[in-house]
Amino acid sequence: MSLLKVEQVSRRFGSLVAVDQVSMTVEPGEFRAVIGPNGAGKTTFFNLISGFLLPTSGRILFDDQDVTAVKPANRVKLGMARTFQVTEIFPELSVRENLRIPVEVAAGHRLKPWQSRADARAMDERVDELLQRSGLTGKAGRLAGELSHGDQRATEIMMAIALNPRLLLLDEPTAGMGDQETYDVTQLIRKLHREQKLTVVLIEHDMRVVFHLADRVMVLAEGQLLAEGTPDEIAADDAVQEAYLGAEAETA
Ligand SMILES: Nc1ncnc2c1ncn2[C@@H]1O[C@H](COP(=O)(O)OP(=O)(O)OP(=O)(O)O)[C@@H](O)[C@H]1O
Repeated sequence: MSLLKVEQVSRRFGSLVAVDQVSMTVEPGEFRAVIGPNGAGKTTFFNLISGFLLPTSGRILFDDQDVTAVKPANRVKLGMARTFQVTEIFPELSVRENLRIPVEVAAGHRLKPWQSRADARAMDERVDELLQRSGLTGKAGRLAGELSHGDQRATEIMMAIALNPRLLLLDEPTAGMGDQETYDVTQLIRKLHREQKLTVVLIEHDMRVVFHLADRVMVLAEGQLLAEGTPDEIAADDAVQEAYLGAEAETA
């Protein structure tokens, strides 16, 4: 059974159709990338999946349940977690404290006035495990706001992982990063996907990032589905090449 099914979804902003009758089916354990030139509708599509925007028409099914009108926080409870294009962490808290928040949420202990010692220890251990898996252990006590862009992104991704999602939605996780940071974040995402057979939908502008990670790639252009296939098929697709080169020529 598919984990995520997007059926003929559209979103208009006034007369502009930002997403135009797009469908997508994602299987459990799949790593799916959605790419497209600037303004193709990727972020809008992502916001429809995560519930930050309602579609003008169409349906979204998660685990066979219609979630089209379900609020973002409730989608998280159902097992969808997301990261944002601009990293959303608490800069004034340490990395450990940042991770502790979603760990408490996942354990149902957030905002409870009292935690047993055993509960507190179990949550500390979970934070330690997340730190270790992301290579952030040595930076656990540092303020998140003082970390490099790449480490902040790793922290944000691990905060999403702490919620035990079945679907991880990543919105341009390497945006604005240099080559080394892009590589590090890409490696972390690949590792998480492989270790726990996590289903991932990644929105990405940079085709190179996608080709190293994705099982299947979907290409949006001007709000419409332009192509779908394996990375190799997409790389060889003339219409995709044209959409990218055309868009680059326009912004050049
Ligand atoms: N809230 C909004 N109100 C009006 N128009 C919007 C809104 N959000 C997006 N758009 C328009 O919808 C189109 C698609 O935008 P979107 O941000 O989804 O594209 P994108 O592929 O994510 O682009 P980028 O790679 O530049 O982030 C654009 O023309 C954009 O100007």
